[in-house]
Amino acid sequence: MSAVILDHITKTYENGKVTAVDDVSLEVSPGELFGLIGPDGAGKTSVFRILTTLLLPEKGTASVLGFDCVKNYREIRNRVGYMPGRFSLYQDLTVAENLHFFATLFGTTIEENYTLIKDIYEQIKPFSNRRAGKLSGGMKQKLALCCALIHKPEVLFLDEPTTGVDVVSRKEFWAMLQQLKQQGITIMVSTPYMDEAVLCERIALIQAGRIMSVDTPEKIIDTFPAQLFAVKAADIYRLLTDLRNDPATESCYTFGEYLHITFRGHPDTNPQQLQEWLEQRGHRNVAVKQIRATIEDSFIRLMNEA
Ligand SMILES: Nc1ncnc2c1ncn2[C@@H]1O[C@H](COP(=O)(O)OP(=O)(O)OP(=O)(O)O)[C@@H](O)[C@H]1O
Repeated sequence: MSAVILDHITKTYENGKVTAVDDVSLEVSPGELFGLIGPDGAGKTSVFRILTTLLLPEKGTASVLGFDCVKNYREIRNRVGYMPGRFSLYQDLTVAENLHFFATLFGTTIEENYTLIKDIYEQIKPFSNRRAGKLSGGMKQKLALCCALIHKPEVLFLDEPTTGVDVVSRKEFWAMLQQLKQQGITIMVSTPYMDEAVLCERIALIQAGRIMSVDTPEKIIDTFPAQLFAVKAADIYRLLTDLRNDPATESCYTFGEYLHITFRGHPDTNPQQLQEWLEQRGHRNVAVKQIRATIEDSFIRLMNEA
């Protein structure tokens, strides 16, 4: 049995004017680390709120651990942990008080489930008397994770847990998720950061409420159907304009200091040819390399196709 099932779920706001989730179906296996990857406004929070029984869908059905998200909401609430995207802690309570509060809410104690949060909590324990509102972003995130885990949930929903957190804390956070996975907890996590997608076992790419692809990150990258080149030159803006205006160009977008480009109907373009062609057009300091697509390239391609 799948741990999480979304079956043709649709959710709209403002009397149907805004479609936040559009006929979404997917399943998450028990013990899986599953990522919902998409930009702001893609519908990630709405999906999480439906699964955590805080929002009713208009169409479709959803279940967690076999319990229906509408009819069996009580069973679900006791069995899942939810870390919402926005700050979920009580700012005026200390670290220890927040944790104690969430434990009490679920009729448990910190001591009872301490082994589960120990590795994470030890990192913030020196600040246990500090008010949550005075913690750094990374520390708030660790405390929020402890609070979401204190009742030993079987499924953990983490909505953009690393948004606004520094790079080091983001890395540490993903290491913590891998450890929690080892303990058998099913984890569904959302993120707008494409580089985090590869840290999940499977991902769903979501845009404008629609799922564009569900698979392992590797398989999604492997299905990128075209040769992809990274190109740069002294005048990157002119390079972008020239390439976008060329009828042979299928797609061209900036990617760090490079442009990523694919061509129509040129299955065997080689980097040398491309470099010469650009130099003939007056570009200087041209560098061209053929590259393997990233999840971000796959996302952009699927989005353009949609
Ligand atoms: N209460 C609401 N009323 C009206 N529109 C809403 C409401 N909540 C969300 N939306 C809209 O629904 C769409 C999906 O929002 P949602 O918050 O689910 O996406 P998200 O991927 O989590 O993005 P974000 O990270 O920005 O929250 C967006 O267009 C958003 O503006």
